[in-house]
Amino acid sequence: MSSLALKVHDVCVNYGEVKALEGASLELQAGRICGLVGMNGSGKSTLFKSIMGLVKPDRGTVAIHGYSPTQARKKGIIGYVPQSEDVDWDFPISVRDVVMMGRYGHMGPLRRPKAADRQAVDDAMERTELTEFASRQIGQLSGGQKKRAFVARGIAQNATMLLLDEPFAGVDKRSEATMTRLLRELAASGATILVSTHDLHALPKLADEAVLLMRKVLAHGTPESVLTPANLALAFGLDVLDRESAS
Ligand SMILES: Nc1ncnc2c1ncn2[C@@H]1O[C@H](COP(=O)(O)OP(=O)(O)OP(=O)(O)O)[C@@H](O)[C@H]1O
Repeated sequence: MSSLALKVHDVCVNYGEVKALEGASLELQAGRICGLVGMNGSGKSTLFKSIMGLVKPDRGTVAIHGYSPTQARKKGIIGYVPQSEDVDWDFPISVRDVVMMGRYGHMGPLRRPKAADRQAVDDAMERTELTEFASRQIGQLSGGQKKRAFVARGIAQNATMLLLDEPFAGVDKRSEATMTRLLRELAASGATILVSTHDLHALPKLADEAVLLMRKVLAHGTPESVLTPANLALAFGLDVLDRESAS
């Protein structure tokens, strides 16, 4: 039986004069991987931030398993892999400590890790192939490893909803394959995954469904049904797949 993991209803977000989202609505069932595509500035990051509760919509509602973003974050059911630009990579924190942040919701107010927390962190780092980098400062990782550190944080957290903002940007093919496999495993164990990407060719392999965004949801369905030339022309203004294969 399917269950509704995410419901975004009629969300509008303005940054001053800029209308970043204008009536975006989206529903995702649990255990699905959904690829979010749209041109630069189409509102993908703003949608993630609205779901995380980092941006407050001027209108509309967001529910994650029936909870508001604030409740969902408190309950630790939502994990976020931000765009690289949104992270201070100079912050003096080790990979292990970043992953341990995923356990904060499971600890008391003093945030003293127990054996179960350490075990969850070890397991998450192993699954993301980061064990050997545990004591490295977070900024000393490659692009793909940095992304995986944030996924590991979500795994340690036991997040049932994972939001990934361009996890494949600046990442080599091997890291991309590792990440795709990981996301598939997480979805198979029941997690719901919303992932933004500019790689339209890789989308059918990665995702069960796709969403085309241009301040609102233009199309949502299987990748094949969404990535049609007509839809892409609407969202990007030209024949993107043809242009990419020509270059
Ligand atoms: N903090 C902000 N203040 C003002 N305008 C903003 C802010 N953040 C985003 N915007 C604007 O809102 C619009 C949507 O931005 P957003 O970052 O959500 O798009 P995006 O689809 O994630 O883009 P990209 O693919 O380039 O990452 C853009 O026009 C952007 O310039």
